[in-house]
Amino acid sequence: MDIVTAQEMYERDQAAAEAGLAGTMLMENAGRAAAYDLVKHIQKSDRIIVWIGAGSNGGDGFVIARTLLNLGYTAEAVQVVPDEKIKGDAAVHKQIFQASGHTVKKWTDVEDAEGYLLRADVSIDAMLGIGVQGDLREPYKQIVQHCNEASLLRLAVDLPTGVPADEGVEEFTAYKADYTSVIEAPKLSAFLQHTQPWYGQWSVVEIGIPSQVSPAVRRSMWTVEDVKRTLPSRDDHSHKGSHGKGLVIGGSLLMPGSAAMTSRAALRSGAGLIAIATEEGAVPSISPYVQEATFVERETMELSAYDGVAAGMGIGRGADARALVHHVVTHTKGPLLIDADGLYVLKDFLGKLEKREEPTILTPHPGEFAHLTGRSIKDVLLSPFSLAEAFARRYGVYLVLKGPSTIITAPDGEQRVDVTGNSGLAKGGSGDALAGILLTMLMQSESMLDGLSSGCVLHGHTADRVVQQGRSKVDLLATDVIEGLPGTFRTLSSSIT
Ligand SMILES: NC(=O)C1=CN([C@@H]2O[C@H](COP(=O)(O)OP(=O)(O)OC[C@H]3O[C@@H](n4cnc5c(N)ncnc54)[C@H](O)[C@@H]3O)[C@@H](O)[C@H]2O)[C@H](O)CC1
Ligand SMILES: [K+]
Repeated sequence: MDIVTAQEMYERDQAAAEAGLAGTMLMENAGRAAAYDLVKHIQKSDRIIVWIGAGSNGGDGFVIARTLLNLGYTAEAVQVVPDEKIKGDAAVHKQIFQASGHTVKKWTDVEDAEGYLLRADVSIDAMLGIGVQGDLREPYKQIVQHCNEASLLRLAVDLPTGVPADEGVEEFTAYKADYTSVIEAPKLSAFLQHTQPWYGQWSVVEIGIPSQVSPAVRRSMWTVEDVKRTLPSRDDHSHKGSHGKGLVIGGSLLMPGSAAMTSRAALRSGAGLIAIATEEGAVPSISPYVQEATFVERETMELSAYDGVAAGMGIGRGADARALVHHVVTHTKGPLLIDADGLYVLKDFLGKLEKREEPTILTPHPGEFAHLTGRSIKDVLLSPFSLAEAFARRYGVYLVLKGPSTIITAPDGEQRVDVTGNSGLAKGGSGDALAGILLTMLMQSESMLDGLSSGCVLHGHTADRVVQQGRSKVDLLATDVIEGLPGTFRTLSSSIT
């Protein structure tokens, strides 16, 4: 499913119009689809207010109110702006609403706003959508405040009023939705840390724009269904060499667990062979946890003898670590993933990445990405899509920017978003497990972007499954996720079991 900016959504609208789907038709489709989606949250006995703003979001509101009344719900349409502001397609649907025998109520006629809201059970926000610019003006601001304070169910259409569609906007006042029915495609703000909570739960309603006419968007969600569709199958005649021979360069005397978890996660994800290059003193701690792995010495390791290399977890941030990562970056011929401490020391010679011919994969969390880019974490969280794209293009790398919505970016700027996983993953060790899964995926997948996206979903989906099956978000450990992988593979495809 595509993820769009406001501009891309308008272009899609325009393309539909050129194909003959007039704006009023799209509005009818949007309003009806949203109404049928929203009623899943509404009881027949509920008293509903539909708030209607000046633009096309308000136009959707007239269709929603008419549909709800047709279905026998008790709904009032409250227009929050003067009549002359209702124009174009929205005016057509206001006309149809009135011609259907319904009355449009005006916010200016509402006396005792608090008492009015107290008598309602459900509020449907069709005030503003992707057209919002800057902070809310009146009367939107006071209506939003009243609604946010009232104890009613807050539903929204497309976006909660006031939430910007795009990234980069820090300050705004917005309607705090419990649930949002998103029109046609999710907007960037549905995935950002500072805007996503305003949506509440959300899902997307399809409004009839033919995909053939939609301008291509190089940004989409990657889900369990996509993993099922693309996961490499395991050939009955395969041998250990067929599934990838990987090298994990990580761990140290004080941080042996990182390399252990990366290696075990790689093997649990189906890697054929895993070798570990670690500090000699760490071997006795690592080997009991991952008996299938072999060990090689860092001084003599053959960097080009592997189908994939993952480096950086638990190596520390000192001069030795820096020299190690420099050596790895300049001598590894095949695909190379760098994580954790490796990213920290990489900062000094980022330019070397441009010279690599085989894929480089960096897997930072926002703090590590801020360090790599010299930006603040706040900037990264405000504009992760554009910063990730610019970085991936500049250094020619695949970037896996981790978070509640993980953004995977290819060197050509194409992006995927994985929303699986839960707060139980916000713990030491999660990144190590993910790096191991990704190491296997990058060795086995025909498309690097598909493989990395699937690796992220495998990790998050497994955490979700494990939490559903008895662990809680409080006690979930990275090792639980690694041991949950077999269950995930079992449920994904009969050809895998
Ligand atoms: N395919 C589609 O995209 C469809 C979308 N639909 C719905 O239409 C809206 C987008 O409509 P648009 O008229 O462009 O924008 P809005 O309704 O969000 O609002 C424009 C309106 O708001 C005023 N305004 C802007 N900023 C502010 C502010 N800070 N304070 C107060 N007022 C503000 C501006 O002056 C305009 O008057 C989309 O979200 C969908 O819900 C179609 O119905 C179906 C097809
Ligand atoms: K809205």
